[in-house]
Amino acid sequence: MLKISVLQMDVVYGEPEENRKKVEKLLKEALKVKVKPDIILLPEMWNTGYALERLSDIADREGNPTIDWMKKVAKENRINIIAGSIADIRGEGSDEVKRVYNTAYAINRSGEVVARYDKVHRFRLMNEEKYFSPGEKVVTFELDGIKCGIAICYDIRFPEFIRKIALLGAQILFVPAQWPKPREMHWRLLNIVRAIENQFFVVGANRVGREGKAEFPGCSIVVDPWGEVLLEADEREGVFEAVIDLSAVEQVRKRIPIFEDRRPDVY
Ligand SMILES: NC(=O)CCC(=O)C(=O)O
Repeated sequence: MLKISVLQMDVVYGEPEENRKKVEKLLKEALKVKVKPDIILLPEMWNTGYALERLSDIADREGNPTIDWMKKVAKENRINIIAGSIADIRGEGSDEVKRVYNTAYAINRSGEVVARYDKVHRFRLMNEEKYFSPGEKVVTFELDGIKCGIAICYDIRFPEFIRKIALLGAQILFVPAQWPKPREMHWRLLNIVRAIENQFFVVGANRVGREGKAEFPGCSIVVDPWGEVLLEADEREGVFEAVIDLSAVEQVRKRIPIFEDRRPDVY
């Protein structure tokens, strides 16, 4: 059994320090329980929001200061953390050699960074292609010996990308997101369908609140490999927990062996 806690939060636009305080509070809440979570997941761009024009001032650099802080929290509390995603600047010098990515980091219980995933599909409706460089790699990693994968928000719309993560052996897919309310139905269905078609767990963390005209519904979600929704959050800020039984992955794959029956030679 594995306990997963999703930190569903509002994001203060362009204020990393404020957002960090918010996460500190939510982490305290997530950790004060009798049975600590095994894995904590945060939403997409949780420390800056989409203050894209100010990223050169407020984004992290090579993951910091966020990642050093998260490493400390992970190690002190012996928990795994998928640190949502953050805007991450890499490289030195002029703008031509500097790159900004929308990046998710995974940190294990020993405080080691075990994965860095740069969002592959940039979402034009939120101007991501103007400000971010695209990631070029599918990333999987292990937490407590469990193979996991990450897709950031819009990435969940690309079944062939998610299938690749499944084919690399992932048993849990983590989806940090800033998914607006007008497409709430897509968010729910895509998380469920990706779980069913890949027969793995999907854990999605969405933000709440407003940014300009955009409204975010929360509705963070945990879906099992049969497509059952184990957790569906409402629109509140808070910690939402689910306990998952990983043996479900094998059970469902035995019951309907899609990975044996698929025909990549035809399609
Ligand atoms: N931040 C995002 O990638 C948003 C994706 C989204 O809203 C969608 O409909 O896709």
